[in-house]
Order: sequence, then structure tokens, then C-alpha cells
Amino acid sequence: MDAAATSDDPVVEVRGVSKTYADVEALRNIDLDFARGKLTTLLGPSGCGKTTLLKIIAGLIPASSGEVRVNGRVVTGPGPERAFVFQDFALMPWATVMRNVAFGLELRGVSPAERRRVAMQYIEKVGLAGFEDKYPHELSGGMRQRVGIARAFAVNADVLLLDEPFSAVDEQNRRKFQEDLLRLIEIEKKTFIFVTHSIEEAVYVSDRIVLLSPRPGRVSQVIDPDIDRSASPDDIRRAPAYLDTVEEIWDGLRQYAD
Ligand SMILES: Nc1ncnc2c1ncn2[C@@H]1O[C@H](COP(=O)(O)OP(=O)(O)OP(=O)(O)O)[C@@H](O)[C@H]1O
Repeated sequence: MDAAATSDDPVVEVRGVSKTYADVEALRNIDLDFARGKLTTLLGPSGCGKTTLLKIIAGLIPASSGEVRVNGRVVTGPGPERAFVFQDFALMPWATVMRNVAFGLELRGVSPAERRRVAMQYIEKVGLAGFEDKYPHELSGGMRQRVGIARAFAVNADVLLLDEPFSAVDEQNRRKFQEDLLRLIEIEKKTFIFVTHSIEEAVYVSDRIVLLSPRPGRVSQVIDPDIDRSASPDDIRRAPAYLDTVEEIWDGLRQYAD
């Protein structure tokens, strides 16, 4: 199931990216392509540089060497074609769900009526209709997460960067989100780059999984799970292809376990 780390129709191209923070070498010579309409997961031991790579792609921090291209253009900072969903959702506590979801559009100068219309669409898509006038503290962790996802979708970015977006929710909600995510990928045809610690989650949602080695992070394996996602969630989790892929990744990561 190993595949080349580069592909034919890449939206995001990472070339020779290395990153050193002061005296910590976080990433070494990463080459990866991320294809349109696909979800790629970065998986690897704690501290291997997953978040660092995501932030470099987002343009939030510079690489020490190498470059990232998005739609053929070299990344020099954040851009409207990329949206980042943070681990802690980064919602504005003083703003309603509607304002939070519409915030990216507000920054772009979209008119109030239009941003309300677009934001409402995504509030409905993530199942928060009726909550648009609530504030973040009035929502559960899972609902706050949905606000973060709706906000990322509302700006209509080509590339969605998700840093452990489901880590703060319980297992039941996590499974629901995974299904929502698969549905949104189907509808939206965007390029998703996802960071998680959960092997099962990675196999469940990903078209491609990139295993990174411990610091300095390098690409150690690329796995394309061959999973029939038209099956029911329970059937997918019982399918031999799913279970074999989980096992294959365990084997790949076991060598790094303490
Ligand atoms: N701003 C920073 N300054 C110095 N070192 C940093 C900084 N950010 C990250 N690092 C270091 O770089 C390495 C990679 O960190 P990063 O957060 O990218 O890893 P990660 O794979 O996302 O980890 P985790 O799975 O634990 O979230 C770690 O050793 C971390 O301590």
C-alpha cells in the first residue's frame, strides 16, 4: 500500500522543507504533495513536527529551508485559499456563533447580508441551526468545534488545515464528527490536511496517511487506505481492509514507541 509521496494534481506541494527552532531540529527535508479533493493525515509520535508542518503550509511560520507551493504559488504568509482549524478552535468568546462563523468573510470585506447568508449555510451544514445567536460559552465542546469547522468552510478556502480538531470532544461526538467530515469532503471537494494522534481516526477518514519519524520529522511511510466508504460506519470499522491498515500503521509506529 506504499505510494509515492508526490502526485499528479497537487494543490499543495511541499519541497525539501526543513525547520529548526533555535536548537531543536523539528523537520528534515520533507517532500509531499497534497491532491485536490483528498484528505491526507499526518501521523507520528509526539513532537515529530506535525503541527510545525501544518503551520508552515498555513504560512504562519517560515520554513528554515525548502518551500511550499499552493496552486503553484510559493507560500510567503497566510492566504485566503488556506483555512486553519486550531486545536482549541480559537473562537472569539465575545462574539455569537454567527459572527464567529462569518469572521473570515468580515475580514475580506464581504457585505453583512452576504456573509450572513453564507455563514448560515455552514451553520446549518454542521448542525447548529438555531444556535446562531448563542455565545461560545453557551455551547458544548463539540458544538464549539462545529463552529470552528463552519468558520473554516465559510471562507471557501481550497485547502483546509485541521490540527487535531476532534481532540477535545468525547468519543461519541468524535465518531459523529468523523462522519460529518467524510460527508463534507464528499460535497466540498477541498484539499484537507489533518493532524491526529488516533490511528483508527486516521484510517477512517483518510485517503492518504503520512507517517512521520520522531524528531527530526521525516516522511517514513505513505499509506493509501483502500476502504469502501459507501459502507455503514460500523461495517467500515469491521472491514478487513480497515483493520489491516490499522495494524500496518501500528507496525510502522511500534518501532518508535518508548
Ligand atoms: N515555537 C517553538 N519554539 C521552539 N521549539 C518548538 C516550537 N514549536 C515546536 N517546537 C518543538 O518542535 C518539535 C515539533 O513540535 P510540533 O508541535 O510540530 O510536534 P507535533 O508532532 O505536532 O507534536 P504533538 O503530537 O505532541 O502535538 C517539538 O520538539 C517542539 O518542542
